[in-house]
Amino acid sequence: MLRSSISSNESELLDAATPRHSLLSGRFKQSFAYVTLRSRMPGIMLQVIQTLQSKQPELVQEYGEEVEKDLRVIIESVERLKRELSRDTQFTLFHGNEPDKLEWNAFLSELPHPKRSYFRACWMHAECYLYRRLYSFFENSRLLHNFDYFADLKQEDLKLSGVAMQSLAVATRGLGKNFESFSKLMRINLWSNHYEIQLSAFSHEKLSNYVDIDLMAQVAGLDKHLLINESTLVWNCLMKAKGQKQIVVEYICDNAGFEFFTDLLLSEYLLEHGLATQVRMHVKAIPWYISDVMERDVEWTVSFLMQHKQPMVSMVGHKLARMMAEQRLVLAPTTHFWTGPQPYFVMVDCNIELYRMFTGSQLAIFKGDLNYRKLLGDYIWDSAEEFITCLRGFRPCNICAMRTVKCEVICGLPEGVADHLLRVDPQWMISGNYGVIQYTDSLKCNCYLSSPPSKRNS
Ligand SMILES: O=P(O)(O)OC[C@H]1O[C@](O)(CO)[C@@H](O)[C@@H]1O
Repeated sequence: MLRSSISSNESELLDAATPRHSLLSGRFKQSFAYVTLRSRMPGIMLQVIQTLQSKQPELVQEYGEEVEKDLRVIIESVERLKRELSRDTQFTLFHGNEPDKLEWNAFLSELPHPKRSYFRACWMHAECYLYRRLYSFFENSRLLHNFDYFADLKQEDLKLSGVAMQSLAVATRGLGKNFESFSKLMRINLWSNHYEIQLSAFSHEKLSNYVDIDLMAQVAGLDKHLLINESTLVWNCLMKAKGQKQIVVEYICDNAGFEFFTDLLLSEYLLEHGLATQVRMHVKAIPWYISDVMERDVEWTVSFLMQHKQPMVSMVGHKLARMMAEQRLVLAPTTHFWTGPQPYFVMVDCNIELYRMFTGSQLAIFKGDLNYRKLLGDYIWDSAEEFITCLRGFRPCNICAMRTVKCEVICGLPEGVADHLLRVDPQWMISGNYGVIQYTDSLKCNCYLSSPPSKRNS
């Protein structure tokens, strides 16, 4: 079905890898974007349908039989969306109760016509649009407008990570305020982005013997695959703020589950050692890319940790809850900016409040591959291009990006490294086996923030 429907347009897709200096797109049939749109996304939609079917009895119990009608309509809508994707139809506008529909519709309407369908659009636009459409079916239902169809997967990931959490909880107690400990924690945190949900291939048995952070960092085995490690610059940036009354770190989260646990440990470390006076976590407003953290996942995680049978894990949970009660670890106000289709360099124009919030902070840590794609605009830069250039002016504060490499977007590598990797490990850009920790200083001057937009463009 998919084959024949795509093949009607197939002649317009190119049997090529994504060329340099272009946006990622399903148009390039040898790209990971194509594979994702052709088979991974339909698989995810099928998984949503199966989740709904298997949860039906539970939902009927909770909402009564009326929910069956919602379920029928939603399942039909997901199936329709799947067909639209396979036929590479044009994106349609949002017409329901979506709180961000104006922004989305403005964005969609401004897309050039040839770039307004799934396989022709920039991959980031098409993928974000699919996740956004999925949730709109629930938002517009009668009873399921708050339903998170990915919640079980996220919770399962944490439940399965008991041994790793226990080891990490022990290994991170009593860490000193020094670069070595900070850097190890950063690397463990980066590694957790590799082993997110569905990639949890790492061996818990191995970890169970290691309650020492040095060994854990080695188990992570990332060092040999850490292509760029600018954690010294991140450390220096935090050191520079020493003595300031307020040191805010913005933490733009990625996945829930075990990855989020390591985010919390890093936040705890920053707060405990006065490297930050406040860590502000930015989470997603709607179910996103399967495993992304939402506000309710934060609440669920902290309470899960508190009730954990391993005393050390439970102690960490209580400590985090205290930090939250003291407003040292806080959630940023919900915004749909993170679940929009836009690259981050447009933040100053589309969400000035958020941009202003960042300008008052010492550091923003962007976690994960999708955040990286949005920082770089889902664009194939020269692999040796400087990080600062690729941000295209998005420097409201000092910025750190930490991700394992899961798509063809990268920058800041020494000349020749990307070519070498391609020769020795052709899958290196999508395997998640390689990682980067990159950093750049903020723009020194934010004076243009106070001038009207027309002046900014002139
Ligand atoms: O959770 P992360 O690290 O943002 O990864 C999500 C990424 O993974 C992918 O599914 C590619 O594997 C992309 O869609 C996206 O960039």
